[in-house]
Amino acid sequence: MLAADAGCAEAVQALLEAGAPWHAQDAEGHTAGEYASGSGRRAVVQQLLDWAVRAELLLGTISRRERKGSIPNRDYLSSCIKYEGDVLLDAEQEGVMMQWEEPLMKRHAEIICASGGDVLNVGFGMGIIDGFIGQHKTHSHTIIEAHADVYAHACKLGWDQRPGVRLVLGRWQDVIAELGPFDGIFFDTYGEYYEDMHDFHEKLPKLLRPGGVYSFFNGLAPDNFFFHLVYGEIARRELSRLGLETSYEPVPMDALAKEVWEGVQNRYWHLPVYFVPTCVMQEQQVADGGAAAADEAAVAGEAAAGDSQQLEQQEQQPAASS
Ligand SMILES: C[S@@+](CC[C@H](N)C(=O)[O-])C[C@H]1O[C@@H](n2cnc3c(N)ncnc32)[C@H](O)[C@@H]1O
Repeated sequence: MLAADAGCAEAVQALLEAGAPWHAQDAEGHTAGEYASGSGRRAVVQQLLDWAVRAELLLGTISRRERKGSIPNRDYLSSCIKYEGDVLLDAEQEGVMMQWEEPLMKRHAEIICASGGDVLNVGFGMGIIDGFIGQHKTHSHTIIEAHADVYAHACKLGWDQRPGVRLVLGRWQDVIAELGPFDGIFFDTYGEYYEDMHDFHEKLPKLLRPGGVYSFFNGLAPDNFFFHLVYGEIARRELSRLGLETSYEPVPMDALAKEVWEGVQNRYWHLPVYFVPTCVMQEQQVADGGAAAADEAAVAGEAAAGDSQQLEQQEQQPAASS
C-alpha cells in the first residue's frame, strides 16, 4: 500500500510477483488500488487493475471447473419469501429486492427497450423493471422467475395474463435453451455468484440478436470501490470476447442512509455511484459460447491494454483514502 501510495510501479510489481495479494486490505478496509487512486497514481492504478483482472480471470476459470452442477441459491429457492412494504425479503430477512433501486431499474429498462423488439428480463423480484419495460413499446416481453412464491406473486399481479408478456417459471439455467432470440436482455438474479452470471454471458451470442442490448444489475463487489472496478472490468473483457461492446454510465446513488436498510440483514450496496452497463452485441460475433470458453485461458493470460471507462470515472471520485 505504501508503494502504491507513493506511485512506485517497480516496487508494486516486485511485491505482486513475490505473492502480495492485490486485494489485501488495511485495518480500514482500503486496498493498494485505493491508495494509488487517492494519491493520483494513475499508472499504478492501471497496473493493479490489470494484475487483479488477470488473477481473477484465472481463478474464475478454476472455480467454475470445481463447482460444475451445484445450485448456489438452492436453499433460497425452496424457502419462504415475504413482500414487506417496499422490500422483498428472504427467510433470513435478507433483502432480495428493494424499492430504492427503482431509478436504476428505470434506466436499465430504457437501455434494453431502445429498439422496441423482443425483450427478456431474468428475475422478477418486485417486478419493478417489468413495470418500466411495460411502459415501452416492445414486440414481446418475456420474464423468467425461479422462485415459486415470486412467480405466484407475479401471477397475482396479473403478469401471466398481460398481452405480449410471457411469464416463465424456472431457473434460467433450465429454461433458457427454449427461449429467444431477443433484442434486449436484463439479468438480475439473487443468491447467485459472478460465476453464474459468467455462465449466462456465455449464452448471449445465441440469445441476443446482432445490435441487441444486454444489461445487468451491477452489484458486483459492492462494498469496495476498487473491487467493484475490477469486477466491472472483468465483465467488460469477458463480454468483449463474446462479441459485446460494454460501456458504463455513472449514476449518483442515494442508498447509503441507515434508514434505507432498517429491518434488512444484508446491506448489499455501499457505494456513492452506480455504473449502469450497456452491452451491445456487435455484428461480428463469436460463433458460440463453447468456442469462447475454449479461449478463456488465453484471455486470462492476455496483456491488458487501454484504460477502462470505469477507471476514468473513478478518478473523478473523491479518494477513498490517502
Ligand atoms: C433482485 S430480484 C430481481 C428484481 C427485479 N429486477 C425488479 O426490478 O424487481 C432477483 C430475482 O431473481 C430470482 N432468481 C434467483 N435465481 C434465479 C435463477 N437462477 N433464474 C431465474 N430467476 C432467479 C429471484 O427469485 C428473485 O425474484
